Formats: sequence, C-alpha cells, structure tokens
Amino acid sequence: MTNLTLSDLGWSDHFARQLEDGDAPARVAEIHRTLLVALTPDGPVKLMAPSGAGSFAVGDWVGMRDGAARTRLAPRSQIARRAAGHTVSRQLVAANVDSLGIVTSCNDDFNPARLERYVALAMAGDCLPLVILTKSDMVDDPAPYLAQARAISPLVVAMALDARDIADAARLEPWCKPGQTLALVGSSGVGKTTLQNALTGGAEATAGIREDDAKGRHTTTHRALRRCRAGGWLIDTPGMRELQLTDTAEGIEELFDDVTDLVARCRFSDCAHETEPGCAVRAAIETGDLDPARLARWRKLEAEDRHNSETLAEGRARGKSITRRNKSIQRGARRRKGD
Ligand SMILES: Nc1nc2c(ncn2[C@@H]2O[C@H](COP(=O)(O)OP(=O)(O)OP(=O)(O)O)[C@@H](O)[C@H]2O)c(=O)[nH]1
Ligand SMILES: [Zn+2]
Repeated sequence: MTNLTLSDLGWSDHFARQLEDGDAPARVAEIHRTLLVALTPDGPVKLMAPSGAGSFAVGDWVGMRDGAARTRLAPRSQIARRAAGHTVSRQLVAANVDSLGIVTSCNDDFNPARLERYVALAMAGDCLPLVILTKSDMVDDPAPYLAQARAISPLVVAMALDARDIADAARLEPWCKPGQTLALVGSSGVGKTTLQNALTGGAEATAGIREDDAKGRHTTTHRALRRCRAGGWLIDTPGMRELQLTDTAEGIEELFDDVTDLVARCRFSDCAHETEPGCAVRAAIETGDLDPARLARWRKLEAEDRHNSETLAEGRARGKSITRRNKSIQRGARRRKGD
C-alpha cells in the first residue's frame, strides 16, 4: 500500500473517460525490455505488455487487468521524436508531461536558436515550455538572458536561478505540485541533476532496482517517474536525457505562426521568399512587421526539420531498424549541436 491516491498520481477525468470496465488504472514508472513497472494506489506493480513495452512511455496511464497493461490511455501531452513520411512514425520519450523544463545556463550553453527548438518540441507535444536558466550566480545580470528566452513566445515562462541553492530551486515547485508532471531537458552539465535532486530530495537518485537482462546479468535502472517533495512528479529517463531535436514540424508552425500566416499569403504556394513577386514575407520585412532575424531562424529550423524527416524516411525505405535510425539521427543532431 502507498498513501498515494489516483489524483496524486496525476489521474483525471480525461483518463477516467477512457478506462474500460474491468480495467484498473496504473501509471507507468519504468519500462523494461518485456515488462512495465507502474504505480497504483496499492503500490508499484509489474505488468506484462502484450503489445510490446515499446508502445508505452514513462508517464503513460494504462488500463491493467490480470497482470497486463491492456490499453494505453491517450495521453494529455507527450514528448515524442516524430518522423513524417508516408506514415508518421514516432518514438515516445515521455507521456503526460505537463511542463517541459528546458534547462540551459546563463553562460556558454545559452543558445537562443536551440532554445527555440526545444520550445517548439514542447509545443508540439502540448507541454508548457518552462525555460530554466541555471548558473545565474555566474553572470552579473541574468535579465538579458531572460528577455531573450521570453522573446521566443508569449507562452514561454522563464526563470533564472542558482540550481545549487535549494531555496532557489524550490521556485520550480509550482510546476511539480500534486498532479503535475515535469520533465527536464538540456545539454550535459547545465544542472539537470542538481535540480532534480533539489526537487525530489535526491533519495531516489541512487535507489536502483535490479533486473536480469537477456544475458543473465544484473542491470541497474532507476525509477524514471520520481516523486517530488512538492507532491508532483519528475520524469527522468535516458531518452529524455539524450533527447535531441528531430522532427518538430507542428511545434515550429505554432511557434512561428506569424511567419506561416505570411507564407500562406504569398502569391505562389512554393514561394521561396527570395525574389518572387507577391511575396508576403518579403513585404513584411520591408515594412518592418517581420524581423529578418526571426525569418532566418524559421528558415533554419524548417530546413533542419525537413532534413531530419528525410533522413528518417530514407532509413525506413531501406528497412533499417528503428534503433539504428535513431542512432543516426542522434549522431547527426550531436554534430549540429555546436552550431
Ligand atoms: N555555479 C553554479 N553551478 C551549477 C549550477 N547548476 C549546476 N551547477 C554545477 O554544474 C555541474 C553540472 O551540474 P549537473 O546537475 O550534474 O548537470 P546535468 O545537467 O545533470 O549534467 P548531465 O548529468 O551530464 O546531463 C555541477 O558541478 C553543478 O554543481 C548553478 O546554478 N550555478
Ligand atoms: Zn514568399
């Protein structure tokens, strides 16, 4: 037994409506090769996954019966790597993430173009983009960084803090109160672990569970859905840690809706916004309604997004396994990281 209620776990009417009679709800906390560990008010349970453990994400709600995760309840939000092609394929990273904490530091890591991509990723998944600027103690004034982050979109909430200062880190608690789930993304070394330890009390960071892998060895994994001191949840998975930006077309459209509105008004549907007559984009630049730097950022994101989608589509055409495909995207994304 735990003292957690379903609503403590993040349950809501959205899920209740989907639950079939005879199924009980459980929230996925860990995904192993052939089974899931899920949290319920009666404690953690191990569930078989007849449809394959890969069709679930940490944070998912499932309908369970007879020791198996029978159905995946449609999430309210999710972080996914998307691949547009003839058929849309996606690799789920996490589900039911209310807020995506995009962690970057106030110094060398700060890169508005990359921030923009993460914000697009959050929006594509219906997660609130929360920009967390760490190492505020290492700059004289974090205000210019905050201003740049907030300029990305009116939906962005940005805060600067010293992640090592528990009281400062506690300013994130509104995003991980009861029923709320937060996930953190960002480059290595920006302070994600420091923040997680502050928010969860750090106790679970080392509390691994042991599972026999296929070769009979013990592998240690840690719980990917972790309880925060404030009563909510923090998702920390290798997938989240390694997350690089791939196909985020929807989010880019949403983030740059001013640009895409203009594009829709160009005379030619295939306008390259270079020298074509009747180009609404160039007209807006001339009148000062559109910042050329914003157009340049949109072009870059769009081009990268297209490139990634094509890479995925080609990989699929060659019948590569999903694993190999993602590895190659990650390699490509890593090469681009320094841009
Ligand atoms: N001065 C200062 N140092 C910080 C701050 N946040 C993190 N650090 C330090 O930066 C280093 C890296 O922090 P981590 O929390 O391990 O970073 P991470 O993002 O988890 O890195 P990975 O585990 O590699 O993904 C540690 O030495 C932290 O103490 C901050 O706000 N100010
Ligand atoms: Zn145009």
